[in-house]
Amino acid sequence: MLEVRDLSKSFGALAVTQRVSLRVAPGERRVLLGPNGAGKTTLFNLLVGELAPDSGLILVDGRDVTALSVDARARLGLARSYQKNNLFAGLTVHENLALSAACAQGKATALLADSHRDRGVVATVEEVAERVGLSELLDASVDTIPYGARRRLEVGLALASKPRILLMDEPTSGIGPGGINAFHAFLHGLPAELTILIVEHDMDLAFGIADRVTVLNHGEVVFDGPPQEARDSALIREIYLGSWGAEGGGHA
Ligand SMILES: Nc1ncnc2c1ncn2[C@@H]1O[C@H](COP(=O)(O)OP(=O)(O)OP(=O)(O)O)[C@@H](O)[C@H]1O
Repeated sequence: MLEVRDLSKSFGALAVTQRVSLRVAPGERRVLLGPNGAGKTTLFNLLVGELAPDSGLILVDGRDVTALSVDARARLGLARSYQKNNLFAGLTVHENLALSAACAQGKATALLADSHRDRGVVATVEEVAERVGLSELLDASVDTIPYGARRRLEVGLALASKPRILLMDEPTSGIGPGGINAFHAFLHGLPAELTILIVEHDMDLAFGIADRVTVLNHGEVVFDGPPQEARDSALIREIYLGSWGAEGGGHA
């Protein structure tokens, strides 16, 4: 489904992605771990086309997409949510979801005046809002909704394009234990055929949802295997000693 071969990217002298190779199967839940600065967000930027690699290949369903634009990759079913909120300020939850759905359905221009106009768009908005627990807040301005709801909307924007491969960058950051439990339930409710890559710092959540775990350190894949092996790995414990160990709560 998604394959990365020998992908590399440097910013000046800083090698941020170093010969990364990955294979993610259809419907797989892959958790990407790594300490701060390991290159997780950069890898997502490369996968969706926001950054061009220096070398290496990215394949979707066996097709080389390395030279394709963000939009072209989105049309093949790749979507991502961001670590920091990336919402359209001043618009309602409905309008935010509608814009994302309309762009994916090629209807953005027609929708600018009225986000309730198009039945296909509205159906997607309502379905996604329900999934991310925002049905009650559809008419609220995104500037007024609680932080946790904004984070859920962030994931909702990605879902509104009806992706086949969803990349989520620290979707639970800052939402607290209650939010993390709710997020766990939300993930389990997503369609089984949706392929998910997720950067997640909460270890219980990460190991609870992962079919497989990939660990990056200094831009390199240092582990790729089942969650139980990751949990038992001395190498991973060593990499994280300064961060997870110091906080003692299982967070990087
Ligand atoms: N556009 C850029 N220009 C220069 N350096 C960059 C750029 N983007 C990222 N970096 C550097 O690349 C390294 C990896 O950053 P990246 O954000 O991918 O790490 P990360 O694993 O996602 O970290 P975090 O967990 O803190 O989000 C960092 O040292 C960062 O400062």
